Formats: sequence, C-alpha cells, structure tokens
Amino acid sequence: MNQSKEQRILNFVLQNAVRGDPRSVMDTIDKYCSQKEWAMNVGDEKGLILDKTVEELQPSVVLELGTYCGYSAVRIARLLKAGARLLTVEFNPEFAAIAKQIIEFAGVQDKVKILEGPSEEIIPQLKKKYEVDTLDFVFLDHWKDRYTPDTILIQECNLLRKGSVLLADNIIVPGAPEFLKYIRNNPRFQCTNYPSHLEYMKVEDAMEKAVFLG
Ligand SMILES: CCc1ncnc2c1ncn2[C@@H]1O[C@H](/C=C/CNC(=O)c2cc(-c3ccc(F)cc3)cc(O)c2O)[C@@H](O)[C@H]1O
Ligand SMILES: [Mg+2]
Repeated sequence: MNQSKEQRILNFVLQNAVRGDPRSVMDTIDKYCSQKEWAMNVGDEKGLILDKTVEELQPSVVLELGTYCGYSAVRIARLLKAGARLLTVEFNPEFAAIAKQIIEFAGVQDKVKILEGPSEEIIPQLKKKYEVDTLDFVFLDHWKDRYTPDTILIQECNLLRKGSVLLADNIIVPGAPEFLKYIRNNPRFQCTNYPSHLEYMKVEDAMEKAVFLG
C-alpha cells in the first residue's frame, strides 16, 4: 500500500531533522513542503504571527483545533513556559499518529497532549476530563466551517476568561467568511487582522486574532 503524503513528511523529518530540536523539525517540514509536496501546515510566515501571539501571551493552557501533522503543535509547545501545556484536537487517527511521532521527535511531548476525536465531542470534556479551568489561547486551524460552531461551543462550556485569545488561520484562503462575520460583529471580542500569505505560496492569506472581553 503506497505511503500517504503525511507519512512522507514524517519520514523526511525522521531522516533529516535533529532529534530534540523543535526549530530543526519546523525547518525540515517547511523545506519538504515548499520544495517537494505542498501541505497545509501554518508555515514559517504565518508561523511568525503565531509565535508572536504566544510569546506576548505566555499562556498556561492552550487549545489547538486541527493537529494535522503537528507542525503548529511543535511551533507552539517550544515557546511554552515550564508547566504550561498544549491540548491539540485531531479526529483523523492516521494524522494523530503521525503528529505524535513528530511531536516526540521534536522533544516537546511533555508539553503536548493530543486529544483524538471530533472537536464538538472533545470541547465539552475539557473541564472535567482534561482538568481545564479556562483556556488562555485557542488556535483554530481545522475545517473552516467549524470555526464558528466551536467558538460558540467554547463559550457555552465557559472555557474563556477576560483576555483569552483566539487566533484563526486561513481567513482568506480557504477562507472562513461566516466566522469572520460572527467574530467581528460580536461585542464580546476585540478583533485584529494580520495579513500574510498562504503557506509556501505567493497567495495572500490572513490570520484573525480575537481577544475575549469577558
Ligand atoms: C469535526 C471537527 C474536527 N475535529 C477534529 N479534527 C478536525 C476537525 N476538523 C478537521 N480536523 C482535522 O484538522 C485538520 C484539517 C484542517 C483543515 N485545514 C484546511 O483545510 C486548510 C486548507 C488550506 C488550503 C488548501 C488548499 C488550497 F488551495 C489553499 C489552502 C490551507 C490551510 O492552512 C488549511 O488549514 C485535519 O488534520 C483534520 O483531520
Ligand atoms: Mg491552516
């Protein structure tokens, strides 16, 4: 049975990155996906916006929706302070297995927990099953039509506090028009747009940051 693209990305990391070095894992994935096979990692340009948001916030509890191969999980986890943790949600078992190996190879596994399943099932379990009080930071990068229902569900589950930050990828491409309308018209969020480019391409994309006002 021939390999998947994600399996090829994993193999390229195992053969070319430096074990225990998150930066080398990120650079190796970016190299493969810009030179060999495009893949939907947040990439190094939008990744910088993600880095700055995490560094500014110094979050203790982070939720990521859409692990995929674990590129942004490594990106986020490498910046987390001692004791801080990233919960990342992925419902495709093959992608979860690949992400687990990439996260472990990067050496950030102690800060990351992959929660396998659909976000609408996982989010209501965060408080009781995963001992979350509130989320300091949420990175949305899963199916774009799930951004809005999951943002509503996160609020219904009382998982946000004054100052919690949401950061959404792909505001232009593939686009999340319904989310943008929802979040920008919601008085409980203060929004900022960050123009950038689609990972590994010269196509325009953007990220949207939304601070919960409580
Ligand atoms: C049920 C809720 C739910 N629960 C748990 N896990 C879930 C989930 N919904 C999805 N997942 C997982 O998340 C990842 C999906 C991510 C979806 N991302 C894009 O579609 C995307 C596309 C482009 C692009 C493609 C083609 C182009 F031409 C241009 C741009 C660029 C980007 O940066 C992109 O993020 C996968 O691992 C899913 O298994
Ligand atoms: Mg994305």
